Amino acid sequence: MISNTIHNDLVIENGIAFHEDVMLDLKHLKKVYPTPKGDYVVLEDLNLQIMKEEFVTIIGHSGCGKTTMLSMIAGLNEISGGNISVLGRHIKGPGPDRGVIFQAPSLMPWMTSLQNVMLGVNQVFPHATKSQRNDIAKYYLQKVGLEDAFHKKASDLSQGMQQGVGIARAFAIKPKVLLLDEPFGMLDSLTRGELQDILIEIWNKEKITAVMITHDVDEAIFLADRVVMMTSGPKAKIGDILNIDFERPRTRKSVLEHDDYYKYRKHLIDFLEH
Ligand SMILES: Nc1ncnc2c1ncn2[C@@H]1O[C@H](COP(=O)(O)OP(=O)(O)OP(=O)(O)O)[C@@H](O)[C@H]1O
Repeated sequence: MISNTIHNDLVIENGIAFHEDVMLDLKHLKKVYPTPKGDYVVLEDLNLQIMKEEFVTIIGHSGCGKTTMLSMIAGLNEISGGNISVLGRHIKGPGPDRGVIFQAPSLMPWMTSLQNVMLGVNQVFPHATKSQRNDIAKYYLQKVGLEDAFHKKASDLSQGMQQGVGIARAFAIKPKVLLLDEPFGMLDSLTRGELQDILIEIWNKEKITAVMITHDVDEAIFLADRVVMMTSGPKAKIGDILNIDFERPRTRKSVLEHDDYYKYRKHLIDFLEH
């Protein structure tokens, strides 16, 4: 049976119907930055659909426009052409349906971990009681292994712990889409691995959609259902998409030992080298 909801969310374009399984839809997206030498067209005619509960990683050469695309999805960067919709609705700016995790966690350094997470929770759940909001913030801090650091000032935490607070803060506002811009780029490989595992565990439990930029091909494969490859700018667009068919839950060992691993890796590296 087709429910009314599906009917309402049905979009017909060029005779093709898209329904509510599509979480994010980027259509003919364009971004132009004005520069002293004239307009610089970073993205042009970029089209991408991301499904509900999908984990998509984005790779591409430095400067091709990955952050530009992500910040436009976040509603933090104006769209020059085309449109972006979340569950069929065009975005008009930032909103609690999209959580963002940046490379640097940008916490309030004088506030504790708990206070930092509470900042977002208070905004998104103003009608919950103080104790309910506290519980939400503590739950996610605990999920990232920071149960002993609720009352530690952000400036006293290691980089990995600070990024953990950033992850807790993003999940605590219960977004539909999580946008991650190289969140582990500044971390050592051990901490990086730990936070990747935590991220996947919470993502899997919360059933949200994740879009993550990374420069690390192995990270891109390990985390993703699909790896999206962007062409080099100017006028960057989606160059190729690789489906990663490994079962979940995944372990690094099982991924590395899988027959397809080197095939996937080669595909991505070939794309980046040409
Ligand atoms: N506000 C701006 N004004 C003018 N040009 C900009 C602006 N922001 C970014 N750019 C340029 O747009 C291009 C894309 O930048 P962007 O940061 O989106 O790329 P990226 O793929 O995320 O790069 P990296 O992988 O190095 O983080 C670059 O050439 C950059 O210099």
